[in-house]
Amino acid sequence: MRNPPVNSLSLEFLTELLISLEKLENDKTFHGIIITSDCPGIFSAGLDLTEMCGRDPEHYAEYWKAVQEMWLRFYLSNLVVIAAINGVSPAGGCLLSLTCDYRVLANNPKYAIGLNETLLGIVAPFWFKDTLVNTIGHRSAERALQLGLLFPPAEALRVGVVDQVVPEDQVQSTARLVMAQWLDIPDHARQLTKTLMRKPTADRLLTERDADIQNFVRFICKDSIQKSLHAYLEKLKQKKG
Ligand SMILES: CC/C=C\C/C=C\C/C=C\C/C=C/C(=O)SCCNC(=O)CCNC(=O)[C@H](O)C(C)(C)COP(=O)(O)OP(=O)(O)OC[C@H]1O[C@@H](n2cnc3c(N)ncnc32)[C@H](O)[C@@H]1OP(=O)(O)O
Repeated sequence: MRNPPVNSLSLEFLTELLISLEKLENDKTFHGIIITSDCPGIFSAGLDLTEMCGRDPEHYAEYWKAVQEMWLRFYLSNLVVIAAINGVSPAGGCLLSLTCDYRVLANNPKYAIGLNETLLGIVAPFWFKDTLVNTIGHRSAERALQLGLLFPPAEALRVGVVDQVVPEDQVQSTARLVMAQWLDIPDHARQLTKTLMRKPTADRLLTERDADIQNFVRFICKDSIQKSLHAYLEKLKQKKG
């Protein structure tokens, strides 16, 4: 991913990601992809706050549809998808990595990962929650979501948010080794098993997709939510000054 400075998942970047995924899926010489970051120290800052702040309802609806699409397409991809997480990964950045089949995280205490939405005064939607529950179990997910926990590497490994923590200079090579292991499995059996495991979760969003967009638009348009997001963005900007 190369969307400096922080790989935020803007509408434009999400569209590019989806086009790239589609191209790779349509090229039958590709069997797997490794998602990693070109922004030093940052895997992805998550959803782009500027897409959710100070815009009109039509824009929010279009943006949310793209976020849903990203989740659905990566979560259900027939390719082996591995995240080589070489930086901090809050909220939507964590969600993107949770759509992958395997997560390798660099062992740097700054590289925290988690669904921290509550800290911003927003609520992780049910399909964010379902993805986390499927990964770390109900009790750990409940605690992590309510407290908006961002796990440093050792904790992330202990709770199961990531599958492996390795020295920073070994993230890419480890992801490639893991890819080789996953590609050794007969593709059709692996793909069908992935579908078996993930389809019920994806189906829930597919059947409630429009209602979920409406909920998001209603929620994000609230004055109180706009105020918190605006204040949060300002705080990020002032950090420098
Ligand atoms: C009932 C429920 C119904 C419906 C559901 C409703 C709502 C749920 C909606 C959404 C779920 C939300 C998911 C998300 O992903 S929200 C985003 C969460 N992300 C974060 O909290 C991370 C914020 N960023 C940071 O903490 C730091 O930037 C970071 C640690 C990533 C990097 O720090 P660094 O010091 O290296 O850079 P900065 O100086 O902080 O940032 C540079 C630059 O980038 C801008 N920035 C940062 N993050 C974002 C972002 N997520 N979106 C947009 N822009 C971002 C930052 O403001 C700086 O800008 P500038 O000053 O102009 O250079």
